[in-house]
Amino acid sequence: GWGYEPTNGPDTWAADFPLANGPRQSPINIIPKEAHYDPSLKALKIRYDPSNTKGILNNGHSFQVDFVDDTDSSSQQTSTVPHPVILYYTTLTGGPISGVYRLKQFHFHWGGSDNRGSEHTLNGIKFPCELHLVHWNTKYPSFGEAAEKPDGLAVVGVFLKIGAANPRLQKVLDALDAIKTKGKQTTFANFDPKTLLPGSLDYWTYEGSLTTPPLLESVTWIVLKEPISISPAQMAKFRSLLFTGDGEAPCYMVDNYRPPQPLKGRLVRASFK
Ligand SMILES: NS(=O)(=O)c1cccc(NC(=O)NCCCCO)c1
Ligand SMILES: [Zn+2]
Repeated sequence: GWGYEPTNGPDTWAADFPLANGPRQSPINIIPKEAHYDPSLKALKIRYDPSNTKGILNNGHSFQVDFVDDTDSSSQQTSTVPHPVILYYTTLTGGPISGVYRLKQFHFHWGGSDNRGSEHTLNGIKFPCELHLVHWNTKYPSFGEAAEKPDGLAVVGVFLKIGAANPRLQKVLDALDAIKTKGKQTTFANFDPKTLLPGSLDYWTYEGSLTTPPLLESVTWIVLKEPISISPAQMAKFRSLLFTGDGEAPCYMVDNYRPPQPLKGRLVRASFK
């Protein structure tokens, strides 16, 4: 299957996923001076409370923290005791999107060393890591359906830069020991992903795609201008995960990022001057 090694990495994906050379691929290099300030862009409204974290999973490409995003009773009702399903979803509204988008999961992309790892770049600069908060448009019945629609998904991207240890990441980092290999998952409760966001919600936005196969062109990207911090020791923890499963020759989970793709005439708008 696809991955990030020389034999199955981003340069090989077009063979199985022809969208790889499509008109609205992600990530891109963001050149702030070439972005257009759009005063009609609204402020992002991110409402994560009380967050229904479901679990944390090593999916063999990254690790992701999953949220309850569906209403079907089987996933919420305990098998024996039915109870009223009162669910608050974690939602994204405002910004460049219309309607309500529901958080499904967040995950990261990172490098084997601090000079690379992010998917989006700023004036050609790579950050060591990038966080993606993945939301789907609730006008569609599910994430899978939404992922096939041009306005189906909205992903908030946050750059991470090397600095002081980020206490907000600690709970995520402490769970990584339990999901070292591909396919491992563990419970992860009551995590408010809003705590991972920087002080400013200023952003750039453009129409793009998933950055991994199937590379579907269904993402409104919202990339925050302000990075959050991560320390070298915390970065080392990310790099201790494995792409490989139990019993396979171990391969460290590093450099799980796709490089920037051609803009092909797209406009990048800024929510700030
Ligand atoms: N990296 S990203 O564009 O934010 C993104 C967001 C949501 C889904 C995906 N990619 C996928 O779900 N790919 C399907 C298989 C991935 C392994 O579980 C990528
Ligand atoms: Zn991603």
